[in-house]
Amino acid sequence: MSAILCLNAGSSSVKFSLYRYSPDATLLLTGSVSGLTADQQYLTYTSYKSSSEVLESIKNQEIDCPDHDSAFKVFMEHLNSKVGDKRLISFDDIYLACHRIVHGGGNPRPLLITEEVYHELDILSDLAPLHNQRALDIVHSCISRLKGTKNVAFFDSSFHMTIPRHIYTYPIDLDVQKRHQIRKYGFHGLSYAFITRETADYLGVDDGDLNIIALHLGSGASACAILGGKSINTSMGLTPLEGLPGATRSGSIDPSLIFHYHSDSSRMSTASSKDVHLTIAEDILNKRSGWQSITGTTDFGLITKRAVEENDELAKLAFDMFVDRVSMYVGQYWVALQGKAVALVFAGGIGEKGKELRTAVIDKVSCLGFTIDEKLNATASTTSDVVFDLSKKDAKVKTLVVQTDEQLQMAKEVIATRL
Ligand SMILES: Nc1ncnc2c1ncn2[C@@H]1O[C@H](COP(=O)(O)OP(=O)(O)O)[C@@H](O)[C@H]1O
Ligand SMILES: CC(=O)OP(=O)(O)O
Ligand SMILES: [Mg+2]
Repeated sequence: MSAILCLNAGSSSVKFSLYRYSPDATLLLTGSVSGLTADQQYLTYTSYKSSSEVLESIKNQEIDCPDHDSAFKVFMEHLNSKVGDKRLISFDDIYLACHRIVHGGGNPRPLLITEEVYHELDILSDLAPLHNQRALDIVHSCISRLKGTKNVAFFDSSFHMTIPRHIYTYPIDLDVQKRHQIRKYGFHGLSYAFITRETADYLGVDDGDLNIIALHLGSGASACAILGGKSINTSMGLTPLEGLPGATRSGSIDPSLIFHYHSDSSRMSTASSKDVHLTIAEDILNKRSGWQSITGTTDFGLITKRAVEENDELAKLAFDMFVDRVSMYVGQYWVALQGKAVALVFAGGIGEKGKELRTAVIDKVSCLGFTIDEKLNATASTTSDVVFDLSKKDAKVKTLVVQTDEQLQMAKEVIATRL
């Protein structure tokens, strides 16, 4: 058997899926270690005997896992363990390991990871301080543990290479931008590529005819305007810090705010290592801000519960701030798409599970014609449908939830391009 291993190092989780190298990318195993920015981590894991028969399943088992590379090692132990008298797969069967690398610079396509490519991506780690280095640690572990496996980097930034120049250019000195390759890159691109194809399939249109506003809302959150199946604007920028707030990220703020935060904000941070060079300012804005800095927790599910059920003042503040920033992008992208969007898509951990958040956002943007059927909204978080329609019957534009899958997107790209 030949298999494809897909690894996705998010800011708060590592997700892994293993597929048979077959035209339909049959799923053999999928799982995640979540809560990597919280006190407690959880392992979820399902392996399959066939497409309808589960071999082994674990849901939200409490584990101690200090970092992303350890999460990968937990996964490797499971892969190597016997289920009954049968080992699921031999390591030699893994032909390709696909890695979601958040910042790929201007690369429009996946790259085979050679020593030179590894070095190039390592240099970009400064521009995605919660992601690139952690993903590269996993690449390193794959290289040393899976000797015969080729490693391929898939970039979150690639999907946004279609953004026009006047949008990706910042209003600062052009020479400086050129010299340091400063521009809006944008991220969550594997997710937006998946959302585009699944939404087009669901609506029965070609990808090239699809105009939507997509929201990927997780520990890192972003919005994207998709015109004719291509990204024309997105809220993240040079780094994943710009745009919406996240679990520990501030999102867009007045840039001069940081000079008023600490007098030593421009000094190197204690979190700096030989691999990632962070100033105190970057450390504050990437790791000590976001909804955690308002509420004390990175768990948006818990914030929602406290805000809605307990009327907790700070939880309500964080919830309302997020709703405000998200709806602001929906309005901006509605204009960017000249009112031609046919759907608003919610995806990512919060987009898929946060029914209260969806209700609050739709309430704010209902003037654009978006609607929500509360009965459907309540079931959307539990359905296994990849695309789920929440809109009211007579709605002119749709409100959809898409269970996004960055690992499956990589596997499908491998099979489509015969990598
Ligand atoms: N029921 C829920 N309601 C709202 N948010 C939730 C719910 N369950 C999980 N979440 C949030 O989803 C986020 C994780 O999203 P995910 O996209 O998986 O993360 P990552 O950015 O690591 O890829 C966390 O902030 C988590 O609290
Ligand atoms: C780009 C980004 O923020 O990714 P994630 O949401 O997985 O942390
Ligand atoms: Mg993610």
